[in-house]
Amino acid sequence: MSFIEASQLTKVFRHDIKEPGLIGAAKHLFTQKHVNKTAVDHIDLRIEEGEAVAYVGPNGAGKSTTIKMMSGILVPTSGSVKVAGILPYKNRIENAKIIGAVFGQRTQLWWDIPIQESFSLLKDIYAIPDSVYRKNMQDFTEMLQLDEILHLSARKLSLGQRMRADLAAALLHNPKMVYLDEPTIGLDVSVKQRIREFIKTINRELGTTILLTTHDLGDIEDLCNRLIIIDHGKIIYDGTLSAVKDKFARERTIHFQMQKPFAEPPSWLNQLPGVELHGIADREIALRFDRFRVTASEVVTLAMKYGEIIDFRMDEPDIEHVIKRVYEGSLELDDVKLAGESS
Ligand SMILES: Nc1ncnc2c1ncn2[C@@H]1O[C@H](COP(=O)(O)OP(=O)(O)OP(=O)(O)O)[C@@H](O)[C@H]1O
Repeated sequence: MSFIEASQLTKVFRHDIKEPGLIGAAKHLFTQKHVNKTAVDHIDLRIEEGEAVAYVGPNGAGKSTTIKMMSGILVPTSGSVKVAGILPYKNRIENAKIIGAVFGQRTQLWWDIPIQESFSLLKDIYAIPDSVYRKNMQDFTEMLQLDEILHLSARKLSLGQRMRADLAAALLHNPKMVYLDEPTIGLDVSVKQRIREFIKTINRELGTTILLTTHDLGDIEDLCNRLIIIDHGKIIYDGTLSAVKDKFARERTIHFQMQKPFAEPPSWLNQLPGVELHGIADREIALRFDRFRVTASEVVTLAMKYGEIIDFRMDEPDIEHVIKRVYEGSLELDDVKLAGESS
């Protein structure tokens, strides 16, 4: 059995449709209209204990809704999810003991009391044994440089200080699983780096399973060995970060060095769909092509037909560009079949 098991997990929200103004509100009382919004759409997902997984997608894709079902805040409309064999929404207290959560935009620390006292309260709430509490306080204080802020209230902390304190608070009871929602958003490079190091250490040394949502490619590269992309409530990719480009990066550029110089762009270019001139200088020509429409070998064959090739190389696709498209929601699902692939 996997640590997290989601099976056909689905959440549908009901959105009321109200006409504007007072009359609209009054009408709504009598003729209630609504539409259903499927936020999470029949997701099947397995995450093993100790994995560090990035869960990304554009705004409104369904990330938070999935995590809320995993943490027991929301009840699925259909399907199920189990975390460490527990149904989170049925056993919220049991589930709370094994999970921790950090939400970049909110804090779980008490606003007006010193951080040290927030930690003491959490010790009581989670019934953390003295020895575990002492060890974690010592380790976390060192790793996250908490010394300077333990006597301050959350209200007085900068964003970076608060995030470090929040991380420590979420992990104080040694949860088996931690949900991190944008843990490095808005932080400067050095705090980011410290937080990433901390998360890596927790994952490596305690085997804590990590599910991370982030807009920061650096977080994914640094922390996660697996990337899951969700769009319109459906999982559209599950694999490594590096393999993403094979699936989604549609543009490639081939640079040819030819025997003879070019006087002008060759007319044979338009013989293949999806191929365009990227650059031309003396004997060098760079062709950009859409690999969902033509294959690299078709482009090379074409160039060979019209001139003698001395050398050629193909550019690595730009993964940042692909991930940017993921966040912008502009990845077209129909795109994912390569030219030359059979259906
Ligand atoms: N409590 C709710 N009631 C009604 N609709 C909701 C509710 N929560 C989320 N939704 C809708 O469900 C869809 C998915 O939202 P969700 O918050 O899960 O997306 P997300 O991927 O976390 O987005 P973001 O990156 O903006 O946080 C959105 O269309 C949103 O409007």
